[in-house]
Amino acid sequence: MNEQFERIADGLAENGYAVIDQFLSQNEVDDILRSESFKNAETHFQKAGIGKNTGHQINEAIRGDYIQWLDKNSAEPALLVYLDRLSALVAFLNQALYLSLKDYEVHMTVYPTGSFYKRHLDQFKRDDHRKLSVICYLNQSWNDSNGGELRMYLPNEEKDFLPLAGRLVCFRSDQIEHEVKPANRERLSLTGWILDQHADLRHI
Ligand SMILES: O=C(O)CCC(=O)C(=O)O
Ligand SMILES: [Fe+2]
Repeated sequence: MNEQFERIADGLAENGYAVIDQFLSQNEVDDILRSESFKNAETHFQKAGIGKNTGHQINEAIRGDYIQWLDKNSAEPALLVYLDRLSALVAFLNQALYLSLKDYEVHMTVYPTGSFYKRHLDQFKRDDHRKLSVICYLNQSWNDSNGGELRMYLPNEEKDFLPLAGRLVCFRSDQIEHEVKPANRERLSLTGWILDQHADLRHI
């Protein structure tokens, strides 16, 4: 585990991003997919919006995903496994990179077939507390022909990553523009941000 955390810290320090396979094991992904929380995701999750608070709006032309925020106090065990690992990652990054990250927020995400999220930056203009974006994918037997890549716009190149089960992508929320390409099947993930403030202060 520590070796994965080290690779994340190194990637962030050197390139502003890191991609780690098997951050969640096959069994851990299976347990999450079987959880009550993920049942009927497409019908139970809410349409995701863009912007924050009063600037919040729904815009199909920009993003087409459905989300449900996770609450650490009531999350099912399968999801707590992931949240606890993120807590350990936060502690590790603070030590390794001398950061003062405080907390994280995570939502479960489903992109229905054909939906996408156009090129954007995750940090809000009026709220710069999102420091690192962390996404873990939950899609078994995904291959090139399914599409749904995360495309990162790096200074000198563009890089595409498939949303493979167990893969974690972590990048600087203030620097790396990215987009989600449409897929020909439903695309599931856990999408989160590591914050420099406590998550429970964010909506008051
Ligand atoms: O699912 C992904 O690959 C990226 C999602 C994303 O960019 C976001 O929710 O802000
Ligand atoms: Fe994003």
